[in-house]
Amino acid sequence: MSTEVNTEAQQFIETTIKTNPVVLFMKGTPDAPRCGFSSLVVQVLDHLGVEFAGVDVLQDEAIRDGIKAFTDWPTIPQLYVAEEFVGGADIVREMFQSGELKQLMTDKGIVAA
Ligand SMILES: N[C@@H](CCC(=O)N[C@@H](CS)C(=O)NCC(=O)O)C(=O)O
Repeated sequence: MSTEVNTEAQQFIETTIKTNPVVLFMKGTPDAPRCGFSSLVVQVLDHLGVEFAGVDVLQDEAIRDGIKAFTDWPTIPQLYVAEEFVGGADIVREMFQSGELKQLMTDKGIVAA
């Protein structure tokens, strides 16, 4: 795995996060996740009625490595809300169970209260 920063990938990541209120960097697509962790986050977002952009890191190694470097987080999935990193599957599950994720989505105006 290269540790070099791929500028094109970094720019794609930054633009995607800036132009979409909710972004999930995941394995597979929202309709066909290819990892249980990614699938869990998709299910949570769908359950909350959150529209989101899914980025399939399996389509591009530079984005797969790039998002880990960008966030300084070692794994996929990675959820961004309003340009801020929220967490991976474990954090999303915990925040969903506590109600914190729904609160975040309503605070940011992404879903109605
Ligand atoms: N505990 C992690 C689980 C995610 C995880 O372990 N992801 C692995 C397998 S999908 C991963 O991204 N490995 C590095 C890679 O595949 O590039 C979470 O909360 O999201």
